[in-house]
Parts: sequence; structure tokens; C-alpha cells
Amino acid sequence: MEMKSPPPCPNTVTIRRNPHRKARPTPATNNRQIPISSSSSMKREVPSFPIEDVLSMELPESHSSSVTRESVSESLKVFLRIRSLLPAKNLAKVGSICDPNARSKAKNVWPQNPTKKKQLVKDKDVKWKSSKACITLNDSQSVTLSTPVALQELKRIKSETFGGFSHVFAPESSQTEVYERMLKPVVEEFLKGKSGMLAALGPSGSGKTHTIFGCPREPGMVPLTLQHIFKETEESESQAFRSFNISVFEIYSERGKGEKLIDLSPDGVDVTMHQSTKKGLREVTVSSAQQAESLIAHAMVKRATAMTNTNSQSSRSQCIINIRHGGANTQSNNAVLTIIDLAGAEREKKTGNQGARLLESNFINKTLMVFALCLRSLLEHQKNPKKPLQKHFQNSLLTRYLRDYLEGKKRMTLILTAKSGEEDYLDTSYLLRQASPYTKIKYNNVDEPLNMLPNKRHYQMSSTTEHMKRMKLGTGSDRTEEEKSVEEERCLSEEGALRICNSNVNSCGTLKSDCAYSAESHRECLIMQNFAKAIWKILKEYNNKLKVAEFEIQSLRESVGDERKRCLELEKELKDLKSLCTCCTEVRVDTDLVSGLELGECESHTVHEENDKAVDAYLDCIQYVASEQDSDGTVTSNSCVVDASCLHIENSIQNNFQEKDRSVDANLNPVKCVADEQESDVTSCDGSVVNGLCLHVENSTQNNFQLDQRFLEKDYTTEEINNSEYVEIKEFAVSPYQSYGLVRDDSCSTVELDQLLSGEDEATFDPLVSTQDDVIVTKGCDYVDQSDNEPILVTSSTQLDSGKSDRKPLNSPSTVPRSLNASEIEVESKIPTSTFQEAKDGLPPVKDVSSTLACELMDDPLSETRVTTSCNPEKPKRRLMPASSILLREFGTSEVIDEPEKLKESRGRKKLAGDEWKRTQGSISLLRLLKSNLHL
Ligand SMILES: Nc1ncnc2c1ncn2[C@@H]1O[C@H](COP(=O)(O)OP(=O)(O)OP(=O)(O)O)[C@@H](O)[C@H]1O
Repeated sequence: MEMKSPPPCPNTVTIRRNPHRKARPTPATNNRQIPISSSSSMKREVPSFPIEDVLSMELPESHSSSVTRESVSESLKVFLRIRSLLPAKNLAKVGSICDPNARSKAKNVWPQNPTKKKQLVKDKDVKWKSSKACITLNDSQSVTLSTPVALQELKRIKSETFGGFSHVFAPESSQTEVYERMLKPVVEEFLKGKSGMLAALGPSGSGKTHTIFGCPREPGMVPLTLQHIFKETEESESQAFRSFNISVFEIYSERGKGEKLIDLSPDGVDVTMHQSTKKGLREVTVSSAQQAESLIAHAMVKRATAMTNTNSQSSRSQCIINIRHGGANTQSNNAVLTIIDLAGAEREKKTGNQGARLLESNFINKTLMVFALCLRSLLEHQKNPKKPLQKHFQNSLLTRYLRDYLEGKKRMTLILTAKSGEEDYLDTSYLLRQASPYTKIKYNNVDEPLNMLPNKRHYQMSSTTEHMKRMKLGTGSDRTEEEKSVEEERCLSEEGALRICNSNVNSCGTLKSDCAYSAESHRECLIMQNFAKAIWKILKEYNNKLKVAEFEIQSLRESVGDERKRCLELEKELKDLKSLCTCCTEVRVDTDLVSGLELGECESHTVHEENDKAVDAYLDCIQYVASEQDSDGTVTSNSCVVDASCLHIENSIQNNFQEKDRSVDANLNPVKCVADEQESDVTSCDGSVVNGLCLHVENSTQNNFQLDQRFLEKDYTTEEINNSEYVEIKEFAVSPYQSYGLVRDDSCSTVELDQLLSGEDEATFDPLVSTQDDVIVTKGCDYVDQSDNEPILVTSSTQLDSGKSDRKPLNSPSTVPRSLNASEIEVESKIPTSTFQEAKDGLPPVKDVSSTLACELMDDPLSETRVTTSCNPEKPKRRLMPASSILLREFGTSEVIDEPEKLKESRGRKKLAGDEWKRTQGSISLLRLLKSNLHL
């Protein structure tokens, strides 16, 4: 369905985000191709994957392990809250906000010492006048305490810096802010099943109670905690998960006589505590924040407070609030959240306490001192494990109750409250000096399963462990309680939490599963961490290898490019050489170089460049002849001997080459076959019987070879010859060649024994009367006879004359005639084209054929080489003594020849036998020596 676009409004401008797309023909293939804009700016560049950046990133050494360490080795969290600097008058107002009865209570503060009262009035005036702060916040974790001018002489310091706090709350910090930052994480952990404890520590009147309980307008940590936990569990379906057991009690010493543990719940009674076991402490189950707050409010009413000169409602006891999961959830979650409002340290001079208040004050101070000693001992023990953990906890009920916390077995949080006025400098200085080192306390291997244990169970476990140790040591039960306690403590401290955990596995099913889960999680974490490290390492190694490989590829490409250039140069060079060899219009063979050859009327041979391969081959042969001639004109080449006189290649016959090349091939091939079969007395080739000794191939039109009947053992009819594979031939017709080693089965050359007496006169050749000297071997018999008047092309002919040699030929039979006239044995053939083709495939170049046979001839020390021409066979034959022939041959081999000839020579040498080549190479040095000595 086509949608017609509305007509364009003349006043509107259409802005196209994308350029126009030109219509283009539908591609033939189904694959839709995304049109690519020709403009480079429109090309969508896909950013490559930043592998380099990724690989260059350093993997944190042990991120997960650091996290683990952080969770395992956590410092004691110490917060500092600075109370706002308010004049006493304003403070009273502030206090009255939270506690309406504060003013009236203050009036009723006991004891009312008139003298002190007057002094207080004076102090108030002083405070009012000197409302300067001695604490300044450096940052969120440190403060500087400045010594008032009046005390600088006494303290000899002007200021002190205290740092390392988890957070320092400024005076203007609200309760909510304090809760959010300080207690909320602890509460959340508690809801997850981890116990926690918060204790407020500071001098009297610094705001501990205010921070912990607050007031209706500013609810403190406890109300906020209750609201939090009930809010969190509101959505829980089960009632059991929405109820908590809350116990509130105080440790109080009435008039300094002993310590009492008083249950502050509505129906609470005195609680007896043996070791850490509390008897009679009532836990109130609450299911809402209101119920809990009501309970806390009731407890606060019951709590012992008194008016002092520093606080209108000074706490006289250590108040402890425990919140635990209630109902059925208690069994599965034993986590306890403990919030403690400690009584403030008091200075007698400052508070003006007397009598019972003074006793209470002493008790409070003592408890706080024990508390501080426990933490100090823990710190020193952690700094130097050789230092034993002191048993300060035994010195107060509070510290006994908080033993696990004070010994670092459970995590706790401290909030220090400090007054910032100069008049509170001493209290604040004492507090900070005492408590700031607590920030260095570490919790090593504190595991939650330990925290989840109820105190009773923990001590039972400790007793069990101790009992087992005692059983191992064989110690009796005659130990005192104190010794047991001390030993138990030592064992606990030495075993560590993990071992305790393992012990718990045996005693507690829940604990066992928790421990196993924790250990498994930790193990999985380590495995994954190591796995990630290994992969990262492998990736980096592969990256390095990749870089190396790329570098190698680049270098190889460069080298390939160089080789290509070189190859092109070589090809060009080869082309030039070829053009020099074949493309020249005229190739001349210097007659001087072939002086040993009788060239007859033809001193130069001209071949036109248009000649075919056969002609090229002949040219090569000529060149070989030329190159292999020594200065004396003696043919000494071991690679090629060509009767140059047989080559009558002139421009006049160039057309004949083109026309008659097949004839040339035809003449070559059968002769080759003859040579292959020469080992037998009678040579057969393609069913034709030929005489291997005397093969004169002419460009005849006859199909059959014709054998001279004189060389046959008996009279054959022409029909018999043509039809039979073998005919018997006279011995003399074969033996001379065998004796001279001319005919070999590996020879691929053509052999023609020919007197070359014009090839016509049969009477001139009589094998029966011919001598050995007259034996002539003509090799490479290609006979192209155009006509009687035209020049005759004989590709190559080598005449071997051994008759006049003093040496006797090998296996030379005395009865064998020495000379044969090839013309008398005339084989005329016209071999079918198919036969030519078959033979042509295996036919090596003419020059190779010639060279092979020539080499064999030259290798025979008894043989002599004579090159004659078919044009003038009467020319004198050149003879060489074998030794000199070899030397000259070797000498010729060691000669430095130019490159084109060298190439051709190497091509010819490939045909040589391996041992022969080695021999030639090996004697080069000798030849050089001879050359230098003989001045050759
Ligand atoms: N940050 C504060 N903001 C407002 N009022 C505060 C703050 N801190 C303390 N006050 C007020 O100062 C008075 C004394 O505080 P509080 O009773 O909490 O001190 P304390 O440290 O508990 O003393 P003690 O150890 O004697 O019990 C209270 O009336 C309280 O309302």
C-alpha cells in the first residue's frame, strides 16, 4: 500500500538527517547489500576493539583477596561525635527539649553543696564567657585538639591531632546522619545474621545517652534501629520473622558495693551472672517498633540516673540492650545486636560528686578503666603476639559480659562522644588519647558462625576444647577454676577462630553447615581468582607471541618482495640472454674456433631467427662446438661434438626448416630408437628392422627401412624384412661400435655410421676391406635432403676414427672390418606420424643427444675423435693422444667461460654420470697446476 506524502508546506524546511538514497537496481543475488556512500565522510567507521587498552590494563594483583582480607581483617570502627558548643544556658534549653524535667531535676540534684553551688554559678559564668572550642575538625577522620592557653604551660603542647576514626561527626550532625553512617550497616548485618555491638564512650554529659536513646524529637540509635529492623521485616509473611526478643539491663554498683545486673524490663528482677551466664534476665518479645520503643522507654525510666554538676540527668550505670531475632527465627538466627550506653567518666572536681555519687563515680570510672585496659591489652597483643592477652575483663561485670568483643572475637563499634568547649579540654583530651588507638585494633579471622554462637554455647565449646586438651595433656581435674580459665583463654587465643569453627562443626550442625559454606565460598573465590590470573597471563603471552609473529610476517613479506624483484631481474636477464642467443638475425661460428673441423665450403652458418626448435637445437650444437674448441682447434669437449661441416644452414633453406621440421623430427626419432636398441645385434624400431651400425636416414617417402643385403647373414626378401622382427646381421656390422663403446643402451643419440662419401657411391665402401682407421661414426643423423641441388642439412656427425691409433680398441676383433660405408647400408624410411610423435615425446634436444654420445666417445681413452664433414670427408683427421686429450678436456673444463655458455654447459653436464662429474671437479686443481707449470 502506498502512502501519499502530503504536499510540502512552502514555509517549512525539511532537514534530512540522512543523505538521499539514489535508486539503484535490485541486486541479482538475494543477499541484500548495504549501500556504501562514496563519500568518505559518510563511511561508517567501526571502532576496533581496544585490545591494546585492555591488555595494557593491569589486573589488580589480588582484588578479591584484598576484599577477603578486608572482610577477614577488619579494623575496629571508632566514630567520634563532637557535641555542639552551646552555652550552659542554651544547653539547658536543649536538654529541656529532650528532657522536660531536666530543669527541675537539676534543681534537685543531690547532694546540694552550697559551696559547690556557688562555685557552679561561677563556673557557669566562666563557661558562658569562655565559649571557645578546643576541637576542630581536620577532615572526616581526624580532629585537632587545641590546648587552652591556660593549660598550655602545664601540658607543654599547643595542639594534638587525632586521626584514624571511621568518621568524625560534626556538632551539627543529626541523629539520623549518625545512624545512617554508623549503625545502619551493623543493623543490616544483624538482619543478615551477624552479631554486632555498639558502645558509646565518653565523659559525662558529652551526649552518650543522647546519641544512644535520643529524645522524642531526636530519636537516637536504639529507636532508629528498632524502626529499621521492623520496617525491614514488615514485608515478611511469617510472624516469626517479624518479632524480636529485646532485653534491657544495667550494671550498677550501689554505693560502690559490688556490681549488680538489673533487668530493666517492666517485670524485670535482679539478674545473677556467673561467668557470662545471666540468670533471670528476661527477654521481651516485641513485634513492632512501638512495642520496642515502649519497652525501651520503660527501661530508661528504671535506669539509674542522677543529676550531677555536669549533667542534669547523668547515667549512673552501664545500660545494655540486646536485640535478638524472636520466635522460631531464634533457632536459625542467633545473631545479637547489642547497644551499650556506658556511664560517662567523671572528674570529681568537675562533677562535685560526694558520698554515694562519688562512690558511683568511682565505680563508673573503674569499669571504664577496665574496659579501656581490655582494649589496650588487645591492641598490644595484636601488635606483639608475644605479649599475652591480659585478663582485664575479669575485673568488671561489664567486661566479663563483653569479653568476646574485648578480646577481638566479635566485631564491635565504638562511638566516642566529646565536648568541644575549652573547659572540657581535659575530658576530651583524656578520651581521645585513650580511645584513638583503638582504631588500630584488628579483627583477624572473625567469622560470623562464631558470632552466631550464643555465649553459653561458646563457653561450653571452650570448656569442651579445654577438656579435650586436658585429656591430651593428662592433667587431672585438680586444677583450680582460675587455672582452667587462664588455660582456656590461652587455648582460645592460640587456636584461632578457624579452629574453633572446626571444633564447632563437631558440636553444632548449623555451625557445621555455615562453616562449610563459608569455607567453600572462600575456596571458590580463590579458585576463580587464580583462574582469572592464569587466563590473564596466557592472554598476555599470546599477545606477545602475536606481536612477534606479526613482525616475522612483515619481514617475510619484505623478503618475498625482494625475491620477486630479483626473480624479475633474473627473468629479464634470461630474456636478454635468450634474445642474444636466438633473436639475433645471424649466428656465426668462428672458423677459428672450429679449426679442427673441416667446414668445407661453408665457414659460417647462418640461421634465421624464425627457425623452429630443431634449428635452435642445431644452433646450440654449433655453439657447443664453438665453445668446446681449444686453441688448437681440437675437439675436446666432453659434452658435445658436432660436425659443423654437416651443418649447412643458410638463409636459403630457412623456409625449408619451417616446412620440413616434421621431416627432421621424423628422421631424428627413428634414429633415436635405433640408438636405444643398439645393444642387440639387430635393432628394431617400431617393427622395422634396421642396422644399428649404418643408419642413413633420409627424407624418404618410403614406409619401410631398406637394409643392405650385404650386411645380412642370409638373403632376406623385402617382405621378410618388413614382416619379421629380427633379422640376422653380420657380425662386423655391429662389433666395431660395440668395441668402441659407441653404442650403449643408455644412449639416446642417433647413430649413423657413414663414410659420407656423398652418400651415393656404394662401391666406395666395402666393409670387408675397410680398415679400422676408416671407421666413422656419425652421430645425430638428421638428414634433410631437399633436393639434389639444394644444400643438405646434416644435424651433427661425429666421425670416429680409431684405425690409425696405436692403441687397440676394446674388444676389437681382428676379423672385424675397420671401415664401413654407411651409404652402402641405406635405410630409407618413412615412419608414420604416430610413431614420430611417440618418439618425439621422449626425444631430448639434439644438443644433449650429441653431447651424451660425444662424452662417451671422449671417455674412452682408446678412442680417437675425428670430426669430418660430410661435404669433404677427405680432410685430414685430427688425432689426440688420450692423455693429452683428457688433460685438455679437463683444462677446457676448468676454463672460465662466460655466463651463457656456462648455463648451456651446465645443461649438458646434467647428462653426465655423477662420478664423472666428480672426477672432473676433483681434477680441477691438478689441471690448474699443470696449466700454470706448462704455461698452457
Ligand atoms: N548532640 C547533641 N545535641 C543536642 N543536645 C545534646 C547533644 N548531646 C548532648 N545533648 C544534651 O546534653 C545533655 C547531656 O547529654 P547526655 O545525657 O546524653 O550526656 P551523657 O554523655 O549521657 O552524660 P552521662 O554520662 O552523665 O550520662 C542532654 O540534655 C542532652 O539532651
